[in-house]
Amino acid sequence: MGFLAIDVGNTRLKWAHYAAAEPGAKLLAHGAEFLENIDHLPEREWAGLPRPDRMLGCIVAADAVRRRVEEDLAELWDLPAQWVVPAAFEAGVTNGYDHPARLGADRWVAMIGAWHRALATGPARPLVVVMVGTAVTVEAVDASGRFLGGFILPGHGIMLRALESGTAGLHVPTGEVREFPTNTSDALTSGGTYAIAGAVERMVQHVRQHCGTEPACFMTGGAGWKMAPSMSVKFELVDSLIFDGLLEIARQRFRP
Ligand SMILES: Nc1ncnc2c1ncn2[C@@H]1O[C@H](COP(=O)(O)OP(=O)(O)O)[C@@H](O)[C@H]1O
Ligand SMILES: CC(C)(COP(=O)(O)O)[C@@H](O)C(=O)NCCC(=O)O
Ligand SMILES: [K+]
Repeated sequence: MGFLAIDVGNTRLKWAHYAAAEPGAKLLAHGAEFLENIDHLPEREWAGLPRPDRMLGCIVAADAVRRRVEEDLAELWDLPAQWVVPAAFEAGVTNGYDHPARLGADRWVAMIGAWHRALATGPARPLVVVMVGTAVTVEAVDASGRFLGGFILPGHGIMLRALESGTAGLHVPTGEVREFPTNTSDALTSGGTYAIAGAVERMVQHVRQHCGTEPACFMTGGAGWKMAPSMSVKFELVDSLIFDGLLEIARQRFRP
């Protein structure tokens, strides 16, 4: 019974089992696993689930990970995997990428989730959609639902590892975010955090200028909570943005 939504990023696989394939459906079970641990899913977390009627997912991880998940779904439930491939248009959002299919599926699905979340609370307005995961993405959507373009930045972990591996003197423990850091740990942690906050602020400026309206700003991703205290623009933190998008796409695709 129900609908299984799966989001496979470069660090973790996130899954959610819903009572139905439609927005607002009851969440029955959910979880997140680091990719190195997903082998356990069929014997542990997924072993107790009733067979989902349908599955829809988005994946940006390597092909080997995708095959692993597809095999699990087939062996456990004889369930065919369906992965979202960004198209020119879906669920109210138009894809402005030069090659629409080359856009990360997670970015596309998160924008669709944000678009419908915003529409549910008022008239259409431009959006800035921020995902803080392995990488950071900052998307712009105009008031007609057109994805204008977006930034890709390294996430916290990648920024730190890049600095560590490219220098002799930056091997230090994680620090605190400070306005004026006075030690190496704090300088690195603050630099990464404000680089992301600054990129978001800049995209908000671009959208304000381009659309002539203040955008609504949504943030999601495993490290979203780390950014929250350091943001300079008003935003809503929505952990479920990708699942919201998958539910919306599922509703439209699987409509009887
Ligand atoms: N339990 C946790 N404690 C601290 N940080 C976490 C935790 N889970 C996730 N993160 C942070 O979130 C990032 C992964 O977020 P996620 O959205 O799952 O990424 P992806 O979609 O790229 O796999 C990690 O790089 C880490 O910075
Ligand atoms: C930008 C990403 C690496 C983000 O991945 P994540 O941090 O969610 O693991 C992913 O969306 C991706 O591989 N995108 C394809 C290239 C693009 O969107 O232009
Ligand atoms: K992701």
